[in-house]
Amino acid sequence: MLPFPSRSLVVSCQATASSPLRDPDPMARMARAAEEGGAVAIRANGPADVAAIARAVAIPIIGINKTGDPRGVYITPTADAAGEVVAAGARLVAVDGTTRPRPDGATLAEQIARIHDEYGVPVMADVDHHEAGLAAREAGADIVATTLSGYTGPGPVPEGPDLELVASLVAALDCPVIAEGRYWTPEQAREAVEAGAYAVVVGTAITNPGALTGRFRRALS
Ligand SMILES: CC(=O)N[C@H](C=O)[C@@H](O)[C@H](O)[C@H](O)COP(=O)(O)O
Repeated sequence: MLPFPSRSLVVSCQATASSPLRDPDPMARMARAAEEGGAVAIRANGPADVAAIARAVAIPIIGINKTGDPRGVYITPTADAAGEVVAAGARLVAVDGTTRPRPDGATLAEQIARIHDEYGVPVMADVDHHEAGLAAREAGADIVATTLSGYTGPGPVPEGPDLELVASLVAALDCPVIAEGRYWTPEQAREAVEAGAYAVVVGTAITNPGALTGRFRRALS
């Protein structure tokens, strides 16, 4: 059902508003480099980046559309936001799959149903907890991803990935589980597929040279 094989790598090509790489062309070049390196799909944010990347690569794009307040539901918070990235060339859409209230008052099930009916693409639910993963699947998600683990609580964001959440979702769900969030090393990515993840999405560790530079700098101070 997914347009890429299991045990494979998806590369997230995103840049924040303040990044020198914040432009569709650098993101498209990143995506081409990732494709050359063997990525099976690209995760990308916003219609402009998705359109540029779709022109640059042959592999499918998981589109997201970050809108609104990053402290709340902001990864593709509405069906309309999903439609914009599908129109730009995304073959799948990832949406916030947490149980937090959505900005337009829709339920996750309503959002997913509209995406299926109106745009005809599979939906990946980015969740933060085990229960949210179960609820997202119940709500119709085709894929569940661990993307938001560590980002919705009051505490600091952990350093490493949430492999326990990968394993618990794999054990409980009848759909592909994608590991995403703070995968820094190939070993961690392999652990995720060994825990049953269908694929691993890596962003910062491959496509964010500013963050990588900071990591090395901090290690030296
Ligand atoms: C929490 C949130 O907003 N995550 C975003 C989701 O698209 C991106 O900022 C991440 O870079 C992406 O999930 C990949 O993760 P990492 O960059 O850790 O490999």
